[in-house]
Amino acid sequence: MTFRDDHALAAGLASEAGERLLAVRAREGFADAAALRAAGDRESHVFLMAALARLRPSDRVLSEEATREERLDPRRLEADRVWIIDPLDGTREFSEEGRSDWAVHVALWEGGALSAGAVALPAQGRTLNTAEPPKLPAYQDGRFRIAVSRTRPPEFVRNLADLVGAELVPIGSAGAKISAVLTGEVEAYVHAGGQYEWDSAAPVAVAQAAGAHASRIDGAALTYNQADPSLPDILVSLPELATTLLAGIRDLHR
Ligand SMILES: Nc1ncnc2c1ncn2[C@@H]1O[C@H](COP(=O)(O)O)[C@@H](OP(=O)(O)O)[C@H]1O
Ligand SMILES: [Mg+2]
Repeated sequence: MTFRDDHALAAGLASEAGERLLAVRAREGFADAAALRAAGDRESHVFLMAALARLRPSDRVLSEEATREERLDPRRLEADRVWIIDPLDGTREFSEEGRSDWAVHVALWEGGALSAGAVALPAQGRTLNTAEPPKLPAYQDGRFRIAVSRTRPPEFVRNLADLVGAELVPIGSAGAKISAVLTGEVEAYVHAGGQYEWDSAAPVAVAQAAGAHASRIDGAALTYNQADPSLPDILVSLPELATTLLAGIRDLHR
């Protein structure tokens, strides 16, 4: 693979890692979920690190699957270009037979902002990316679904749904949930209580390129390539719903 364009590179790498993850699933089977999760994390991480080292040797990489020392390496804080990757987001769902809500995240952070990204959804047969951002669905009055974590939904989200008249849709993987906003399966994604830069960087790059709203739940900007990669809460929605959701969240936290 040779890619001069960062958008195409992100899409190509996420898709290729996704193909490899489908092969890992086929090879390992689902009997030992922990072994399948470990094999998936490792294979995708090793592939992406080797590809980025070969194709973008001057760039830094922040990966969920790197060692703690690698993640804390201060050289990325002085770098102009940092790839922020989650080799397998929705690891739990990856190890459950029949589920397609897991993803590969590849994002590029450049000089203070996300500049390119791709989210592969291998079991859905698609890769959303900034090379050709998805066309946001038109907002239809009265249709309001909020995607939440299957296993760790924020405490306030039930009350938020009641307040704004929305239905909750549990989906695994931050990438799969943000993709669901961009493809019209839900209208918003709300999370709080813990998450890291790699969980949201790539899907947020695509969401921003598509014109969706993406922020912290208090409306502040999402910032990446920070010394501490914790980024514990996020709101992504169709732009028409952002004001309502931010006001609702504010009211519930008063
Ligand atoms: N409270 C929390 N603390 C830390 N990470 C969290 C979290 N809630 C969700 N995440 C991470 O966000 C991703 C999406 O989670 P969920 O499917 O529950 O919405 C998962 O990434 P990984 O699968 O890469 O570990 C998960 O680990
Ligand atoms: Mg993740």
